[in-house]
Amino acid sequence: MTAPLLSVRRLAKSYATDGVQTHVLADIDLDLFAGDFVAVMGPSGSGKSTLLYCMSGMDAPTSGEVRFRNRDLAKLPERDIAEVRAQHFGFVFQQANLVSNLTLFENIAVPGYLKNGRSPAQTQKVARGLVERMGLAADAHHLPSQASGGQQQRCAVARSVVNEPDILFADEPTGALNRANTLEVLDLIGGFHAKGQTVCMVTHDVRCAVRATRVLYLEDGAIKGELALPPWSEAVNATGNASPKAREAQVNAWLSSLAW
Ligand SMILES: Nc1ncnc2c1ncn2[C@@H]1O[C@H](COP(=O)(O)OP(=O)(O)OP(=O)(O)O)[C@@H](O)[C@H]1O
Repeated sequence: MTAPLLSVRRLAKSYATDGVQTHVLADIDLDLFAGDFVAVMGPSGSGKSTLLYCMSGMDAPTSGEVRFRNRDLAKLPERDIAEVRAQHFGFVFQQANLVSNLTLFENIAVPGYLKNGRSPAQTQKVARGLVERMGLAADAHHLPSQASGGQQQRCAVARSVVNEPDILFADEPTGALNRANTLEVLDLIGGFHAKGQTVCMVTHDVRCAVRATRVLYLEDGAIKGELALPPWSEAVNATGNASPKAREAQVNAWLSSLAW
């Protein structure tokens, strides 16, 4: 059997605020395999973002293991975790958080210079390719303040993959976008997945979750269910009842069965 890219075992996370202990995640077991597109759903406050942050080494679990390529992130010194994040993980958040005094092109290219084993010229080539793919070619010389919200988020998606990460972590990547921009960003992330990118995305939106191949339902800090879906491309191309609408209905029915 194929080894997981990332594996979570007995993960727990709690916070102490004003002397009060809040248990956010308890006893989470999860394997992420190369090529997976995992959507994490669940009510507000159920611990979705906390799980994503612990899985991606942005936050440390209180107990348990997060193994990336069989290295326990919790046991690595911060310098090595930073290296794993920079070389192997990509991140997209609800807000684009672009560097305001860099152009869109520079926002994409600059983090790319950190990639090991790649020359600046190669990085610029990758960044130019992403600019084209994101539909940003005409605006790549603009500052973020001169770009629309949708353009900024497409730039953030490009930045997240400039280092060709093993795993793309996305926390509500379309949460601040209108419908048209949401679909564009989903198509871009879905396009990367179709080419083999592993994705782990937190979302409230069923339109986003239907792009995944695995939908997890988190409640009160525990995984309450998982729905497996065939790749999105099959749902789009197939005739009969495997249409995107049918898929949304399937995910909605599954969520209803879990009292969503
Ligand atoms: N740094 C922190 N200190 C204290 N409590 C925290 C911290 N971060 C998160 N929490 C608490 O952990 C719980 C889960 O938060 P989290 O953001 O993971 O939930 P979520 O499912 O992503 O919620 P939402 O859908 O609203 O974004 C919440 O009760 C939150 O208040």
